Amino acid sequence: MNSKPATFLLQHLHNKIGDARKLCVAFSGGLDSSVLLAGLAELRDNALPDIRLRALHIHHGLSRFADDWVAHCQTFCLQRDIPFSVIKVQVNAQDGGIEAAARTARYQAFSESLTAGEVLLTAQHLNDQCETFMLALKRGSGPAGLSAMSADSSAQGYRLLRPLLDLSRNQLEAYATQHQLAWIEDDSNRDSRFDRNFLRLDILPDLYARWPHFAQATARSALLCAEQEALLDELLSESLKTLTDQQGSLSVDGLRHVSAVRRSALLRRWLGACGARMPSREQLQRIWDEVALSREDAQAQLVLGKMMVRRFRQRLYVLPERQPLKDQILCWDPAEKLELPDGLGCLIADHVLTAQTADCLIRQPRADEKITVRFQVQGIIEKVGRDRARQAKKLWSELGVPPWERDRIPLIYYNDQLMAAPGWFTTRQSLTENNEALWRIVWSAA
Ligand SMILES: Nc1ncnc2c1ncn2[C@@H]1O[C@H](COP(=O)(O)OP(=O)(O)OP(=O)(O)O)[C@@H](O)[C@H]1O
Repeated sequence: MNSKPATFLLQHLHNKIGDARKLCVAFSGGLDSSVLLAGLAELRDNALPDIRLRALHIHHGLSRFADDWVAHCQTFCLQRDIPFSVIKVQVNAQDGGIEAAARTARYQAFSESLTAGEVLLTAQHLNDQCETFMLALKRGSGPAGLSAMSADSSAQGYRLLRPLLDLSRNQLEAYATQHQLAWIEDDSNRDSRFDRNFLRLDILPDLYARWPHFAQATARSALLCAEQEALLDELLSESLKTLTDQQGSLSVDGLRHVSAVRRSALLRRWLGACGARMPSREQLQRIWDEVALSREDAQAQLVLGKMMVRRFRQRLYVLPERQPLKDQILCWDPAEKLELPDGLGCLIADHVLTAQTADCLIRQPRADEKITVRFQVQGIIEKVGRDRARQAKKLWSELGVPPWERDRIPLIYYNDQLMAAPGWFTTRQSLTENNEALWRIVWSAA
């Protein structure tokens, strides 16, 4: 092999990373990420000394060889003076299959490990892109799914580059051979029960043999789909902004008077922006028919992965799916601060209480009991009447609390009156002074 592939690869990497300089390579130890990492180290050593390069390996704990892979990756990095770290993750295989669960755990670990301004680089190549496209085709995806992988994207607060996306596996192999790279062959890659492996091992070789440019052709189709999607994003962004409020809910009325195709495109973009999984065509129709257009008093909802779509007062909401808590009493040791759930803030006692008062928090205070409590969160403390159920209903309605939130917001008894814990809604009256009282915190039963 001559020196062409190496020079070509370095030039290619140089172009693809642009002005990114803090680089974290997702390093599995396989051929692709080994070429990426070795190529970037070469670039750093010969052309771009200001590159700050590191490698991150995720230990999924799924293969009996996992520890050997870590050792291999460590040596690989040591030889090239690349800082190396490993993160062990728990893979929950019930979460949509082992492949998907490993991927979720991996990307979670990446996002937690990246530092400010650091760019993540993964090593997918042209043949991976072709497989991703074919898998989307098999699922019956629309243009968004058929766009396959993007070479440069941003999600969850970091930038992800895939600099090898338009190079073939053969080109990477040529570099690896020339540089005598050693890499890991994951035994699970030979298992055709996995859809991607089935395509890679049993189907695509015939297509590549018949049509040598098949991978490039599918990658071009993917790019064209991505361009169409980007154009639609641009054209719909103004409307979407108008229909969405500060809490991120979407106006049902605003969607009634637009064409069905426009409505679907708007709904998809809104769901995407809320971090929900992309719905199928049928699910999207159900969101409109069964949730958006449901009777005013109906409590319709549609579950999408770990999220659900609900309607309240002519607006659609995307919410994390969660278990309602009924009539739960939060126990508070006033020597500690009490973290209210769902990010509502915390309660802090001004001074440490005696044991006698500390354990009496789930009943009304005796007349002679006095403690000082400082309420640390900004928000409303709304006073209502004495009958708890009626009060709660009135309170929720006045505050515009959707039904699904009602059993989530702590109610607080203060001076024998019921209040909603602050934080969830906008401030009407914030309690900033110290109050003498004993606090009892309960979850209301909706
Ligand atoms: N164990 C790992 N540790 C660090 N990075 C990894 C690991 N496994 C995979 N990667 C990174 O992810 C890239 C894609 O890997 P692979 O094709 O196996 O995953 P996938 O799930 O099929 O793809 P994707 O992550 O794009 O969904 C690799 O090139 C590598 O950069």
